[in-house]
Amino acid sequence: MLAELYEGALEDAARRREARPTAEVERAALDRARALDGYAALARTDRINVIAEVKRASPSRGHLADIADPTALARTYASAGAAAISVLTEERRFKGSLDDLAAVRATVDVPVLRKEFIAEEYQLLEARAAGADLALLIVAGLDQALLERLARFTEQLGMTPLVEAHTRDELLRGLDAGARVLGVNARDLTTFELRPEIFAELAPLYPEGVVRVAESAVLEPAHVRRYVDAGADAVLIGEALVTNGDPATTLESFLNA
Ligand SMILES: O=P(O)(O)OC[C@@H](O)[C@@H](O)c1c[nH]c2ccccc12
Repeated sequence: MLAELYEGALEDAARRREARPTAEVERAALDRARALDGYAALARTDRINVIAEVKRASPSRGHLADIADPTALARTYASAGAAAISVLTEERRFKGSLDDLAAVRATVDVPVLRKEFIAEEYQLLEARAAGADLALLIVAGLDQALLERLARFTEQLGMTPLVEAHTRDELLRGLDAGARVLGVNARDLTTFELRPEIFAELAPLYPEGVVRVAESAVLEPAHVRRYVDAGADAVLIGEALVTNGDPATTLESFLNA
């Protein structure tokens, strides 16, 4: 499944590149105001740093929410106290878009993450051109040389890579690639299985100074508490925020966990 997601994302990127060649996107990326500091936002120790996600659907859960106006949702997240906002831009299975990201960026003043299956520089240029401050790099989808190259390029563009691991080996590879913000995703993207305990298992491997992000599997405040007690600096939450009726109330309950 992961390979299929990357293939689709790269096909879609190739299609966009036909319309908007690399040089043009690069110019747009360099013309952007400097990216916001995603590391600083997620390293804060005076609160629970929630990365709130704009998520319409997923391959494992199917349709989640319509979200006609991602900017309204993003504004709600930001005013409820989200540290950052994640925007799915994958079109096929997650029903997102780069337009969603650009619109969110224009609406809020917290850092914005491009949530995508990124495997080439063009996608990072697009991310910055749309205003992303952080970009997701999934260790399981990239060989080490490519992971390192993309992490470096992300930083060169002024963005912060959020490097995602599912296993001990992947976490160590992420650290080797120089990740300063490193996530452990409780959902294994190859099997879609949820393993909420994996963050606590891997948290002791983080060196000082690397931001610990716990991703997925938060359905109630107790799950946020469990991640924070296990050492999470930040928690990435999608489904629960878009399916529980009022996102502001739900997010506030997580921030007060
Ligand atoms: O909806 P959840 O279980 O709260 O999960 C959010 C986020 O962690 C999840 O969307 C995610 C984490 N890593 C990913 C990589 C690609 C797509 C999606 C993801």
